[in-house]
Amino acid sequence: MARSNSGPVVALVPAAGRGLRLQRGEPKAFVEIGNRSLLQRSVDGLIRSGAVDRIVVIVPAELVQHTRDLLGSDVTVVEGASERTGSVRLGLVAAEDAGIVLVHDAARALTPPSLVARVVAEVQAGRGAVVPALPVTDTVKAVDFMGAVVGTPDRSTLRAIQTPQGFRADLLRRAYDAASDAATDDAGLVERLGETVHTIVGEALAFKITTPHDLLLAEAIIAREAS
Ligand SMILES: Nc1ccn([C@@H]2O[C@H](COP(=O)(O)OP(=O)(O)OP(=O)(O)O)[C@@H](O)[C@H]2O)c(=O)n1
Ligand SMILES: C[C@](O)(CO)[C@H](O)COP(=O)(O)O
Repeated sequence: MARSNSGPVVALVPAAGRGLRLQRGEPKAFVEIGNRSLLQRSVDGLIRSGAVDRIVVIVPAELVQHTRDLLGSDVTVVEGASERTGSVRLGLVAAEDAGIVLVHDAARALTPPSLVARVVAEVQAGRGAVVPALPVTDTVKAVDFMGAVVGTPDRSTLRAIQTPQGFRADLLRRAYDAASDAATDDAGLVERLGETVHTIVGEALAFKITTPHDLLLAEAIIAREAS
């Protein structure tokens, strides 16, 4: 198992979302591709990276016992909150011994283990906050509340951000202690402290399964791997 100088590498897996955009009528992390749930696939990827010492999964309250049965006693399972930031905050409570914290969406179920290992290696090498990033391939517009375009940011400066996001545990705790409202990712809270967040090159396979189209893509990838 990989150890940082200052404590274990603990991966938090937020899996307490409802998956409304996926429109499957069940919490997204429990939707299956090829007989394994997105959550199981994400946890397996973390384990296979060889870079994580402990895993804390955060799920809807009614699925805590089911998840414990599913994942076994090596994985800690805690109840989540109504927003992702709240769910990660609850996961952090269960990671008090961590030296490094990874936060990895259950919804990024096909993330290669090598990406997990690269993020951990960067934090172990001294970075306080590390996120995988890919260049944006569409032109992005800023619009007003009526949908009128108000600007076109320079695409060369934009990146789409993925998980796992890796942090020195004390830095992420400080960011969460200071946060008064939610953010769409954990690095956003670190940025608010004025601390540098470093990017590394992400992976196409770490895409977030959000819509029915994303699920179709994930199913096709798994089917091809199996054939
Ligand atoms: N209250 C929440 C909301 C989200 N998540 C988790 O954060 C990750 C990224 O969120 P997203 O993909 O947007 O999932 P949902 O919130 O479930 O999606 P939707 O907005 O379509 O309902 C997911 O693994 C999701 O389970 C969480 O733990 N707790
Ligand atoms: C954390 C994240 O996956 C980074 O891309 C993303 O911001 C989470 O998205 P959500 O829809 O806000 O849960």
